[in-house]
Amino acid sequence: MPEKQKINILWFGNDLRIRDNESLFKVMQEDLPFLAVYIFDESFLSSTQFGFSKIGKFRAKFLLKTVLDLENNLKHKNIPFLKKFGQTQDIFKQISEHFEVEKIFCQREWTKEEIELENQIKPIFPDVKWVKSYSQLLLETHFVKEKLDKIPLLFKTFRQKIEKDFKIRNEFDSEHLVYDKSILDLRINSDEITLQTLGFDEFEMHQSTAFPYSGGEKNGLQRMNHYFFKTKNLSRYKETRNGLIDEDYSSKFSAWLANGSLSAVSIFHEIKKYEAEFGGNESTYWLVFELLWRDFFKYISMQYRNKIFYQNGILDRDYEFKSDENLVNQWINGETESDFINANMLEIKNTGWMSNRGRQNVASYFCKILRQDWRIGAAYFEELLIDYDVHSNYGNWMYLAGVGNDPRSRTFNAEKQAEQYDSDYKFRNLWLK
Ligand SMILES: Cc1cc2nc3c(=O)[nH]c(=O)nc-3n(C[C@H](O)[C@H](O)[C@H](O)COP(=O)(O)OP(=O)(O)OC[C@H]3O[C@@H](n4cnc5c(N)ncnc54)[C@H](O)[C@@H]3O)c2cc1C
Repeated sequence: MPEKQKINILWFGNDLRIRDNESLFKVMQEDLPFLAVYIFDESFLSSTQFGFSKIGKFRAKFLLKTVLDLENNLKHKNIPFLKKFGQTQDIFKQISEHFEVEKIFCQREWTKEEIELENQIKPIFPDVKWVKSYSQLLLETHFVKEKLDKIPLLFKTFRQKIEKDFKIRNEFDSEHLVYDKSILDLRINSDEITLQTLGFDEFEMHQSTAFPYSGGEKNGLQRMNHYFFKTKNLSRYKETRNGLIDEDYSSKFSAWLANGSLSAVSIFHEIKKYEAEFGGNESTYWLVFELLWRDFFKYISMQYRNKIFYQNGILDRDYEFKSDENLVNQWINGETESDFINANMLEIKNTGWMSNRGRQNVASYFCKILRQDWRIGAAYFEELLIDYDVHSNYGNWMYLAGVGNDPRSRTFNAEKQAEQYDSDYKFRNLWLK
């Protein structure tokens, strides 16, 4: 039997970019050639414990475009790329039949399903060295550990400690490295993957969506350039971020951040460039402040692990939740007693998008007024949101349910919120017509 070629693997997950990609940077430094792999795992098509899908059509479409863009970028660099649909362990088994794999480079994950997936692969490569990077974070873990023994319950404490001698790493220059190695005989073909493969029909985006974008690093970088340098909307961010209609009230970076086609570190450095050119103000600071919220929820889930999925949350707080299918369906279909809640729920149902103001209100209403199990609402968001991110979604839901990082457990008053943020009924008229 001919000897198998020795290679490394670059296993893409939620780090679907070539700019500031630590794993790509590191695998490029190796002597061995490498194979880049992305797998649409079949478990995508299964349901969560509350009967919702793990991924809905909006995020699926965004993800397909993202992977296509990555494929093009890798092609330009002559990096061999395998795009597959199936069970991750089967595909890795196939690779192991053809190659001797020395190292696997990937993003570090710490949530339940991602760890389970990794554990299925480990027996296939018992001798492989895993090289993992925390590339989803803005703050480096050693910097956070220096500042804090433990992640505090309150964001305010976290932020204040972090902001003293605030340091963010430089970007990894993965984008400009030249690749000059080759895989001799790949013998495994990529799959043609469409929305149908993932179980959905083709569809057009809703004309009133506030998020009319396609996936992919190129589009994410374009959006950043538009929001910062072309329109200077960044200088107005703090005043506009509670908006409900149209594209520019907030950055809309979340979907690219969630699947890693934009890096939080790159965004940070672009903000600094912008401030150097046009001056900083409360708004430019506030976008960094929001990126810190994102990191905060990631560090919270790192500390509390599976507790972020428990009904009593990280506070272990006993909470009486009901589970009434009719009430849940009324909430989903925009048929509650509040027109503001209904408009927001119709927005997400039709577009996969909802503003931060909307998300806070509908989640609070679900937990505190309808008194339903917050995990049902979180699972619905998991299916629908284009920008679903496990840490931000479960962190924010726990927060609003009163079992997470807001021990005061406040309730939003939807009527007052509607008066304040939609006094002219524009938003409600858009979705309730
Ligand atoms: C119930 C609920 C569920 C949510 N689920 C998600 C989710 O699955 N994925 C997700 O990315 N965000 C989630 N968020 C946070 C927030 O609503 C979105 O990040 C934000 O609306 C995205 O719009 P943007 O990119 O224009 O945000 P901007 O206002 O422009 O903020 C810039 C970035 O900061 C981060 N950010 C802002 N607010 C928050 C926040 N409250 N928590 C964590 N990060 C934040 C995001 O990465 C965002 O892209 C949720 C909020 C609530 C209340």
